[in-house]
Amino acid sequence: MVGSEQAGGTSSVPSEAREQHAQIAEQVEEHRFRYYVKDQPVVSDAEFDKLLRSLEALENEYPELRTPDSPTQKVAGDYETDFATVTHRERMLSLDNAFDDAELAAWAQRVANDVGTTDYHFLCELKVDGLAVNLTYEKGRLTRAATRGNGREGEDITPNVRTISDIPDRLKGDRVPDLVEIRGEVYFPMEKFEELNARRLAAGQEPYANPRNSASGSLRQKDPKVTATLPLRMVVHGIGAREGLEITRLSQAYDLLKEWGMPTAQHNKVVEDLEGVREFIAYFGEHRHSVEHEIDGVVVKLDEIPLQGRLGSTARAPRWAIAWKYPPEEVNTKLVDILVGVGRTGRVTPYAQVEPVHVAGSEVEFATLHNQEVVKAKGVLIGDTVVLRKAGDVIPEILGPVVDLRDGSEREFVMPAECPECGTALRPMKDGDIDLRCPNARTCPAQLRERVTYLAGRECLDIELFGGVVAAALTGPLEPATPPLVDEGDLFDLTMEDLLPIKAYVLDKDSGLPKRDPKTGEEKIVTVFANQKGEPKKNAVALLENIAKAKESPLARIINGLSIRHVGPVAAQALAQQFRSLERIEQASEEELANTDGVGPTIAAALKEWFAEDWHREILRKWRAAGVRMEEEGGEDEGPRPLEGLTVVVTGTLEHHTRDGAKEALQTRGAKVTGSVSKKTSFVVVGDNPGSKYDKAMQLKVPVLNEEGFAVLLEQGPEAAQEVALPVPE
Ligand SMILES: NC(=O)c1ccc[n+]([C@@H]2O[C@H](COP(=O)([O-])OP(=O)(O)OC[C@H]3O[C@@H](n4cnc5c(N)ncnc54)[C@H](O)[C@@H]3O)[C@@H](O)[C@H]2O)c1
Ligand SMILES: [Zn+2]
Repeated sequence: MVGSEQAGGTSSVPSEAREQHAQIAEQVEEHRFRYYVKDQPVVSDAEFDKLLRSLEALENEYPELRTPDSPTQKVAGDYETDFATVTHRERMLSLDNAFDDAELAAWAQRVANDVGTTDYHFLCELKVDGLAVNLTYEKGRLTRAATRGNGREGEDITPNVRTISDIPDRLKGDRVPDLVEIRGEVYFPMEKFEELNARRLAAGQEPYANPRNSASGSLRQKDPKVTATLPLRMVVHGIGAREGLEITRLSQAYDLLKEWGMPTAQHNKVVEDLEGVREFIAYFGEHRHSVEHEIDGVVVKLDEIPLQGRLGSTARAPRWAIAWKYPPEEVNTKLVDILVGVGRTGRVTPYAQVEPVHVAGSEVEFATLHNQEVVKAKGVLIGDTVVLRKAGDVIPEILGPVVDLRDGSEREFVMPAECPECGTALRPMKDGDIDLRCPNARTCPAQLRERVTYLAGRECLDIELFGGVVAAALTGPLEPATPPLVDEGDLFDLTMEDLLPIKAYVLDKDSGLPKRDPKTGEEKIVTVFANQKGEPKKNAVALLENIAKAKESPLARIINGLSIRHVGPVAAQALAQQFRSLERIEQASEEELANTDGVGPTIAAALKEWFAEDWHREILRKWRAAGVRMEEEGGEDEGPRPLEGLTVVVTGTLEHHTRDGAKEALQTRGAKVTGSVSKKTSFVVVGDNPGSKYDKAMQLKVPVLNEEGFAVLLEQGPEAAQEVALPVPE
């Protein structure tokens, strides 16, 4: 043993472990300071949690390191700030975390062991991602508001809290106690976040990295007048010291608080057992984004207040509660570059290339930035560390920069003046448009490639094997010099002779960028449709067959595939239904078009403009010559429309139909398909995981059809479908 490091000299902790512990503890403290006081953390919550966990792991191995002043043993927030210090009447604690089911079950087991009865309930709450406040009401009046601080003492933010409209100055009703501390979370609404950063930048202030930091920063303003201008909200999640108030269940306390006018949570649920807790966790794991505020987990509490007392608390957290953490949706990464892409209608959009990171179940390398104004509003610079968010199925986005990590090498993004693919000068379509466009619709390689990809895609001709990579090979190959497709016109005239000589870069499916040989760094090139002997690959043969099949596509899909501005699947369907042939659409007057249900003047003008271009009409001429059916079956006289006059909503996942397929089946039979349920809705068709539209239908007593009922509607009509509608619960 080397010397005596501690009184007694019996320390069994190796000095490396001791050093490591000290080092991590210091880092944790530093991060906490940045997070709680400066509102400018430099690492993501997940990274921070990992660091704290590694400290805990060390302490598990060497319990001697777990001294009372270790960061694992304290409520974080013991810092001097500009605010006066106030003492909470009852301590405000942190929460222990469960990151997996085993940890949750272990907690439930400890509760079962220690609570001394089998008669108890779990109260499940959402874990709001904001900052904790303690509100003291005396004789029903708000007398003090404070941050959590170190749990015993917090910052006095009374004037700031008074500006939050969710928080009443006076409790309503005549049953208010002499004294009560009400705890809750103040948060900043995600949808207002970008606006806030834009405002701060305009005022020469630094942008916030994410809404959580902006909630804390907004509330802890030295000047409460500033706080008053910010859209802060609050949700109640606890109760502290009280006088003249007898309560036995926390859930009942919330009911009282609600009566008094406090903003209580809308999604709390009392459950019987751990199974119920698991269901709650699973449900909100799925519906995380249908909640009014950001959540980062679920807090499970023992509902019986006397039993909470029996279990007690550690210095840091109550034993009667646990926080389940969902996988993080925010990570920090480096903004490598901001590139611009050109869409099928020529719209030029900047997007972010970031250092690849794993978030919400996938690897992310690109994030949308919408337009140059958005880049400015977010305040991000190329080279910044940024907070990247991927929420559910939504495309990843960049929230904001981590300003404290800047080293001066970052540079501002400049929107290019010319199209990155064809060099044409970019301009707005009309005065006042934010979006810039490449006006070279016909020969801009990007626009052609994107149009062809869309035309072949799922919503249009649905040509199997024909994706972005094939579209790129056909419109912009390395060889031959003249591509087989100079516009969409020759699509149906493609032959194997056209395909065989095509050489192209191997493109990455996700990024669309050429793949490189890992050794030489050179871009990989392939003969796309021919094998080594120069014979057609199997896929090439199939591709031509699939293209031929697409000549029979329904008219609406063909119209949609023309990439006419403002004409999407819905307008295309309306046009097909009304005019039943492309020729008649071309011949229709602008007025006739504008008067068509679901079309209107903007689309009518766009149609006229489109048909005025020679090369557009040439596309149609070539397609007609190639035998593409550009009429609806039945010609002049409309086919049978048994569902005429019905309005139908489709929601959830159907087994035998895609969402578009179901829509199409309804529309070709004359039904109108809409997105929201109202009293005028005739039927709501529900698949798996239907969500709120189903609830709405039940509420309004609109007949609901499952997939079998849907088949009945299509085959036998509305009366038969009424018979098989799902029962409405009373
Ligand atoms: N990125 C960083 O540098 C950094 C630094 C420090 C802390 N953090 C993050 O802060 C969090 C840790 O902070 P913590 O100690 O406040 O603990 P915590 O957030 O894990 O849990 C305690 C807090 O949860 C809040 N809460 C939200 N909903 C609640 C509900 N329904 N019931 C009860 N409480 C509810 C309360 O404010 C309470 O104080 C972690 O998410 C951590 O990653 C990040
Ligand atoms: Zn261009």
